[in-house]
Amino acid sequence: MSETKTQVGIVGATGYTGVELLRLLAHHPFVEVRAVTSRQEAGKAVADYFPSLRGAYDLVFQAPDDADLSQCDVVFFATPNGVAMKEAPALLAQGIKVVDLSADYRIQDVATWQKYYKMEHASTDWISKAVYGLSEWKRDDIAAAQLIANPGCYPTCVGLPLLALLQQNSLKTDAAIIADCKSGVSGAGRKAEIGSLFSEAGDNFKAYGVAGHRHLPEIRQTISAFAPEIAQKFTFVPHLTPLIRGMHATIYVELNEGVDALAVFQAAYQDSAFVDVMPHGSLPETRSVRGANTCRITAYRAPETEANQWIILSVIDNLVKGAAGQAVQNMNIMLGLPEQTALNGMPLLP
Ligand SMILES: NC(=O)C1=CN([C@@H]2O[C@H](COP(=O)(O)OP(=O)(O)OC[C@H]3O[C@@H](n4cnc5c(N)ncnc54)[C@H](OP(=O)(O)O)[C@@H]3O)[C@@H](O)[C@H]2O)C=CC1
Ligand SMILES: CC(=O)N[C@@H](CCC(=O)OP(=O)(O)O)C(=O)O
Repeated sequence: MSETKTQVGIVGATGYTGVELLRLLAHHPFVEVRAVTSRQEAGKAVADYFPSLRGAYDLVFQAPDDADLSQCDVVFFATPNGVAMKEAPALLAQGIKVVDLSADYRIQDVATWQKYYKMEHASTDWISKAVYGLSEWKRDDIAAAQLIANPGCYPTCVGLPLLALLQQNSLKTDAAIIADCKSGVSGAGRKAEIGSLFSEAGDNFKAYGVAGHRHLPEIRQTISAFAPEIAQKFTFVPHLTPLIRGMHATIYVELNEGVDALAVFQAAYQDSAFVDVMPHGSLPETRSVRGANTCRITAYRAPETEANQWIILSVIDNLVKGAAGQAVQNMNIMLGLPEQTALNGMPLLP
């Protein structure tokens, strides 16, 4: 074991975002994964459990209480909501940096969090210290943070284009903002659930969370940071598609007179390696980002409308830019490393 490398732990390493962290970190030149937890697979070798990682790791899953997390410099929580809020504070008290992929520290208003997550928050004092890690918009805060609240997948896919428009005051304040979003089934995690069965989710398409998805207050909070008066104008409907990975957002907005959404995106993201603004007439596809830490966006002026209405298209891989990739990007920024370290893998086609 090299002492010069940053020592990393992953709590919940058998889940979809956990194994994605392992895949991405396998070739990280400045990081060594030292501890991986699973309650159900404790004692099993990573390489036996995930043959895709054979040759990359000589590690065994441990029960969270037995794992060497105190010896780590950075710990990722790739666990269901409600775990990090109980387990992270002890690590934070030891000075360890934490990147939480769950929603435990994303919402600043505790009452709103408790309403949407239907549980009592166990470490409210850490909420205000957490930095919401939409990487492209918080680089300085992330660099100085000890605790990162890694954004949800829909809030990343929708937030990246919207924030560019918000920063430029481009959105009309009296118009609705509507995000029509689709996710692959891996967004629901690896736990056994009837809705995720092949014969339920395959060859099927449906909306869900229409009455109020957990990501609604998260996206509204992002909007509020720039324009509280229009946060309540935002609504979104997620849909489940028979994809494994991938997320697509179609966002309908009305912009102030004369604003060109594509020009705003190009200016906002010209120096961001992971946001690709595609030229006019392009159609971002989920498979063009599969396995990559990239968000591809473009915009169309809505045809034959009088007002300055625009249709924005945004795609990510929910497990990469929507979760583990952005988490590694945030870790790189926290550690003062080049943001792209270990994240330059190309998308998988077909
Ligand atoms: N899937 C996605 O696309 C995205 C997921 N997220 C968020 O990331 C987090 C992880 O998601 P995902 O990987 O999909 O989830 P999974 O259900 O696939 O994996 C959860 C992991 O956590 C472990 N775990 C479960 N309960 C506990 C517990 N009480 N204490 C310690 N470990 C536990 C599980 O292993 P074991 O039970 O063996 O301990 C497993 O390794 C979630 O909060 C999710 O909302 C965020 C963005 C996108
Ligand atoms: C397809 C699917 O079920 N997707 C998940 C999104 C997962 C996620 O990012 O949720 P957290 O905010 O809890 O981390 C969902 O809609 O609940």
